[in-house]
Amino acid sequence: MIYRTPLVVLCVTIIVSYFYMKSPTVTDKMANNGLLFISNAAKVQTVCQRASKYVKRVLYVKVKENSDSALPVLSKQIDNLYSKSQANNLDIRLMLKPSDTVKEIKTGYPIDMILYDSELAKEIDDLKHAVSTVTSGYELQSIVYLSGQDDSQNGPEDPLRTYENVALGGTFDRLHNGHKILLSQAALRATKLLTVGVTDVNMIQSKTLWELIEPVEVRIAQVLNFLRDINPDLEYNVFPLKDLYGPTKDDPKYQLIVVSEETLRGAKKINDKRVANGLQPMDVHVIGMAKDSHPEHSHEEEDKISSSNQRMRLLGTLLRPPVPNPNIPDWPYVIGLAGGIASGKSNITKKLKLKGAGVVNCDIIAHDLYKPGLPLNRTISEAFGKDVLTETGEIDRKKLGQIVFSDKAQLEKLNSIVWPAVIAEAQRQIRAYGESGHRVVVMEAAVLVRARWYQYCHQLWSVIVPRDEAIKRLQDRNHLTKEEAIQRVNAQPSNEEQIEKANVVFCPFWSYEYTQGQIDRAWQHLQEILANRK
Ligand SMILES: Nc1ncnc2c1ncn2[C@@H]1O[C@H](COP(=O)(O)OP(=O)(O)OP(=O)(O)O)[C@@H](O)[C@H]1O
Ligand SMILES: CC(C)(COP(=O)(O)O)[C@@H](O)C(=O)NCCC(=O)NCCS
Repeated sequence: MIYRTPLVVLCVTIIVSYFYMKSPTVTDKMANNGLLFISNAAKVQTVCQRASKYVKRVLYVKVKENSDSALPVLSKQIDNLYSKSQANNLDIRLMLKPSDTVKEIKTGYPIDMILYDSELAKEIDDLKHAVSTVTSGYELQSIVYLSGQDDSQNGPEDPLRTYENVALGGTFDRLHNGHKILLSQAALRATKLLTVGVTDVNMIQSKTLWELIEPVEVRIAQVLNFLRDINPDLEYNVFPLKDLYGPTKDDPKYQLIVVSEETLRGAKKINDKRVANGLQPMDVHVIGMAKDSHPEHSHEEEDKISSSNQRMRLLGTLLRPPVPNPNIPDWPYVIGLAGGIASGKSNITKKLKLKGAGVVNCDIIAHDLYKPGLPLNRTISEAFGKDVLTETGEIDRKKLGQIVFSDKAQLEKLNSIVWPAVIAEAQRQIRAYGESGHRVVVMEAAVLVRARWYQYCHQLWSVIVPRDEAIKRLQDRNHLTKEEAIQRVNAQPSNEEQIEKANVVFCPFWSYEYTQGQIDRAWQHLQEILANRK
């Protein structure tokens, strides 16, 4: 057919495809950080939606309208904007001090695109000079807006009450739009000082995957960064919160506390305490819960936007990039798989084997090396006495356990004998897998983190389950009493220790399908890494 195609069509096709291939992908054209001017508060949600396709990382929104009439509308727009715009991870920041005379605007992130709704076309030349944190060569982008499409509910809004001193609290792990609503509604109502208690480590240990929550200093910095962007004129006191109350239980200056429906009872407890201390109760502003509309939302996750959901979605992903390890050969690529007893690590190993990984199980190696007649067997009986041998010359693990589990020095002595023998055999098996053509080998070991065997691996993958779940699983599987199960769990690294250096974390706590999703994600990113390795 091609010889019949007129030459001119052929040439046009080649030229068009050349320019199409050359044209930058959407993300190449997008700005990193944009600042969007909007002519009035009622348009925020609609115009913002249109503007968000031009910006990748942070989109600041500035309403150009006089403040009094705008506050109640802005309060509604805060709820609308943050609960509806959850797409493409864009970090939207609605600046709260609407003003018809725009003075200097400073933003936490540099602006490489200024956007404006078409009704501001005549003013944009003045407006853009107010933005002091623009990069050189920033772009201008107008957003076509057909008037009469605004989001305002008809009729004037009730005036919004403001207070000198406002308080709120939370964990604020990986700040999300639910947090932004809470923080924005508080900052909108404060005129002098906003106090934010950010839960310290003693307050978070009942949360899902609490071990993955960012350090309190990081969470405080993120809350401050957001607040200073949305309202730079307020004083902020953002501090580690060690109990429900913070300073609000006995400081008369606090007049308003902002909570959500799920934390309203906390506000009531504080007010009861204030009354008992002879203080006025604070007013309480309650926000609704913003629903999660994440495209991959799973039924295992919470319905509302939540940090727990965000942490669950981290499972199986690369939490920290692998550091090149010159002490081991480039191939095969060795994944150390760590995890406590009853953590579910053996099942994960099995699934990785099904994906084509070679498997080296250090616990089985140790078990085999204990066999009568092998060097390790003799070394152990010489070190701990013949009593640790059965009549048939096997190592009596119960007797050996009684000696070492009750005496740290004895345990260290045993480890100094067993670990070198185990890791030597494990490395022999890894080499053998490499020679037989395996590109990936998973080395599973309960003691991997304690023995620091990640030094023999390209990546460390750790498996954790909540402590109470591990205890329950041990009781059910090993028929132990609760006390025995607790003793076993206490004798091994904590979840925090297991994941401290982990590149990837799994938590087989929910359904098998949810665990399989974590494994698939981890295997997928591993293939991308291997594809780029020479
Ligand atoms: N989706 C949401 N909509 C409105 N408010 C929310 C939402 N999620 C959390 N909040 C509120 O923000 C404050 C801080 O909550 P927190 O930091 O515990 O958020 P979270 O997402 O529930 O965290 P985690 O899942 O780790 O418990 C609380 O008052 C909480 O009720
Ligand atoms: C205790 C806490 C702040 C914990 O936050 P979290 O549940 O969001 O993790 C929250 O549950 C709560 O009760 N908030 C209302 C009381 C409050 O804000 N206290 C801090 C005042 S500085």
